[in-house]
Amino acid sequence: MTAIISAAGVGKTFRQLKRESGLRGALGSLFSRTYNSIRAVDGVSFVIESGEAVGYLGPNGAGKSTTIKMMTGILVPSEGTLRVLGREPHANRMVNAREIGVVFGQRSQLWWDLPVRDSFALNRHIYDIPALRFAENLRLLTDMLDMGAYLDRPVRQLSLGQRMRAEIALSLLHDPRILFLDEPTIGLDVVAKDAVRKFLAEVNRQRGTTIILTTHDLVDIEEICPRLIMVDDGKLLFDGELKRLRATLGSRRRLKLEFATDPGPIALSTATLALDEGAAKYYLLEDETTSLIDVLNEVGRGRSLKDVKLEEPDIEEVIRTFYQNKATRQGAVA
Ligand SMILES: Nc1ncnc2c1ncn2[C@@H]1O[C@H](COP(=O)(O)OP(=O)(O)OP(=O)(O)O)[C@@H](O)[C@H]1O
Repeated sequence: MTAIISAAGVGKTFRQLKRESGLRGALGSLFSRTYNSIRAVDGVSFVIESGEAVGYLGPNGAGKSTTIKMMTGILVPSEGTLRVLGREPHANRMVNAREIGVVFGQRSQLWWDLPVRDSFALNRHIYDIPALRFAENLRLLTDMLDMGAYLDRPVRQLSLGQRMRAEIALSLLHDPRILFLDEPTIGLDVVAKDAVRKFLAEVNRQRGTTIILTTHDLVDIEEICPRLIMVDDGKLLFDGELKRLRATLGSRRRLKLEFATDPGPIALSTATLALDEGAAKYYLLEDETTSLIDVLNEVGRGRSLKDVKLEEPDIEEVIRTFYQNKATRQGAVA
């Protein structure tokens, strides 16, 4: 694998004109201008390999969109070194545009009054996509995203879920090597979210397209991105696999043992009893390395065990613990 994106100490500071309220303030700002500095991104460093799917997660105002905008060349970093496909994104916007796809959940790139098909055709000319390649991609994407029924309808008539699928298709028509998505599932209902997630995971797996997405929705990360970058206040807090985050925080897997009849109390060394409902008993596995077989061996045969269910810790709980537990932050950064 090769690095497709690298960020070394990248920062972005916005300058915002400071205005006093009232007439005096308005008059004052005519003569002397003072500015507030907003440190949106604060020295982040990471390397993303070709073919990865990485989720950028953080609370409101954490610096996620600003980082995406720097990687796509819309914004210029105030400091640090940023390389996308070996180039400085803002200095090579035109060249880069041919190799990246961008989807902003909050902003449409489709032509509002034109049928979806026409926006696609316009992109074919903008990106100079060979006719055969375009026809093949259009057919594939229409199929995978189930867009056949609305390709000829104007964008303004589409539901949000339909529009988002069309936005994603538009961004992939020119076979970009990297797809950036800023909140791709925002505002979608459960069914539409599911369709978008499955599609993105497939594009990453089948086409090897590198995917970078920002989200507030933890299920997006769980279903699309094995790797997670967490930010807050512009700073990188965690970079690694979700599995490792769970292990770092010691979140425990939950095991449910269901017996045909109540076998009485069962104490185990491999798991801690959390709840005893007689025939159903719930345990917490303390150790990441404990396997289900270890536990079942300890439970022993002949106890009329009917069903076994092992649940991974809830991702929401893992992230909540992370943000609450500020003391572990520094140690968690790779
Ligand atoms: N053009 C701008 N001018 C001034 N400040 C800005 C600008 N764009 C973003 N900011 C500020 O930079 C900080 C980071 O914003 P950013 O949009 O990157 O956050 P985010 O993590 O994407 O948030 P959200 O989840 O709410 O979209 C915020 O404090 C925001 O107000």
